[in-house]
Amino acid sequence: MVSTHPAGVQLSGRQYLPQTGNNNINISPNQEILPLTAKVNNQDHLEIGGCDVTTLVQQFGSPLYILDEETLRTACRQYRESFQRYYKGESQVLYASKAWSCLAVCAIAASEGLGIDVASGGELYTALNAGVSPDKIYFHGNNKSREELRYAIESGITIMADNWRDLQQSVELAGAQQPVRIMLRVTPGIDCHTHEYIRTGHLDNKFGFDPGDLDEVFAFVSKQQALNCVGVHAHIGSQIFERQPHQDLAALMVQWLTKAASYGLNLTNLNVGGGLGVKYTESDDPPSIEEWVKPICEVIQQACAAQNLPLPKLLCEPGRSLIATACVTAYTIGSSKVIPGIRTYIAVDGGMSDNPRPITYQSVYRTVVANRMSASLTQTATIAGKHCESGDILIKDAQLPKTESGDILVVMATGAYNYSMASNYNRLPRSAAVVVANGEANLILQRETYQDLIRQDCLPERLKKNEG
Ligand SMILES: Cc1ncc(COP(=O)(O)O)c(C=O)c1O
Ligand SMILES: N[C@@H](CCCC[NH3+])C(=O)O
Repeated sequence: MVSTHPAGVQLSGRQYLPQTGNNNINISPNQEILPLTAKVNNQDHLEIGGCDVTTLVQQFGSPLYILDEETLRTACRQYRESFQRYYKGESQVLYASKAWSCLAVCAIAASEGLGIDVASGGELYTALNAGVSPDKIYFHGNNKSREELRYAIESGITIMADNWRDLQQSVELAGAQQPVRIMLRVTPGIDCHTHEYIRTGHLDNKFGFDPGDLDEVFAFVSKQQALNCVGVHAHIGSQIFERQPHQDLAALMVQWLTKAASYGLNLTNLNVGGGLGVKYTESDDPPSIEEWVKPICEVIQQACAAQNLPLPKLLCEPGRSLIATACVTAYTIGSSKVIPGIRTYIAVDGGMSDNPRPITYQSVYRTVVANRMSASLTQTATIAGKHCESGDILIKDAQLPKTESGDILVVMATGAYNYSMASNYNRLPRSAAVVVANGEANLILQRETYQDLIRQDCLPERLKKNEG
C-alpha cells in the first residue's frame, strides 16, 4: 500500500503519514515533521531517501540516526536562493554546526555553498577536516581559550569577538603580516518567545557586547592595526516562530553600521544570526525559509537606503532549520510496563543520551512505528529510554498502534541538537548515523564500541591490584 495523503496530515486514528507524489522541492523543510523523501513502501514500512527504515536498522544497528541528504540540501538551497532573490547585495549563509557537527554534514553544507559557524576548537577542526574553506568559517564563543583563538587565527578564519578579552587576545595573537579578521557580536536587547535556555537576544545574557558598549568598542577597534573589523553580528535565540524580532534586529543592526562609520570604521558585513524554528508537532507553525529571509532583506534594504549606506554583505547562520527535520532516529522497542489506570511505558534502546532535548527543554516529539505504518492508533503510551533516570522520557503520552518488542519506533525531527548534545551516560556507546539518498545508505558516524568507551580511561598502576 502506498500512502497518498498530503504532507503534514495526521488522519484521525492513523499514524503520521508522509506525503508522496507532490513536488517536494517547493516545501520548506522546516515546515514538515518528516524528511521530504519519506514514503510508505509496499511492505507498509517507512522509507526515507529510498531506503526502508527497518532494513537500515537490520544493517546498521539500533538506535540509528537517519539523515536524508535531499532534505538537508533542499533547506540549504532555499536559504541561498531566497537571499539571491530578495537581497540586492552580496549574501552568505552559514551553517551553525553546533546543531550537528560531523565531517559529512559540514561537507554537504559546504558543497551547497554554505559557510560554517563553529563554536569551539573541536567544531573548527571538524569543519577544516571536512574541507571547508577557512574564509567561510566563523568562530563564535563567549569564552574562547587562548589556544582556540591561536588555532583560529592561524587557520585564517574570522573571529566573532564576543567580549573585550577576545579583542585583547586577538591583538596579542595577531601575526606581524596580517591583521586578524573579526566581527563584533552584540546583544541587541531584543526578546522573543522561546524556551528561556535558548534565548540569547535579551540583555541579561552571557553572550556578546552590550549595545551601550558600542562607542567604546568601535573607538578601540578603529585604532587597532592588528584587527580588521569587517562587521557586526547578533543572534536572538532559537526555535523562533515570530518574524518581527528578526526584522527589528535587522533595522537595529543597520544603525550600528552607521555608528561604526562615525568612528571611521567601514563595516561591510552584517550577520543576523539564526533562530528560525521548525515543526516538531502538528501545532507548530513556523514561517518557511523564504518567508523568514524576505522581510529581513527588505528591512535592511530600506534601512540602508534611509541612512544612505551601501548594502552590507548579509550573512545568517541557521542551524536547526537546516537539519532538524532532515533526520529521524530509529529505535527498537524492548520492554514495556503497564501500570493499570495510570500509564503504559514502552522502553526503547536509547533515550536521553542520544536525545537530551526532552529532559533538558521539555521538548515534544512525534513518533511512528516504522514497520506498520498504516496500522490504526490504539494505545496511548509513554516512550521511555533505557537510562537509570525516571526523567528519561522521550515522548509522554504518545499515540501508537499496537506494538510489540522488536518493533521499530521512529522519533521524527531529530537532526538538530541531538547527536551534537549526545552523551555516554550509563556508558551507552553513541549511536551510529547514516546518510540516505536515492536508495543508498552510507555510514557517516560509526557506532561507538565498548572499547571506545574506555579508550581515554587510565588505570594508574597502584589501582590495578584491586582485590580487598
Ligand atoms: C551564535 C549562534 N548562531 C546560530 C545559532 C543557530 O541557531 P538555530 O539553530 O536556532 O538556527 C545559535 C544557536 O542558537 C547561536 O548561538
Ligand atoms: N541546544 C538547543 C539550542 C541551542 C542553540 C545554540 N545557541 C536546543 O536543543 O534547542
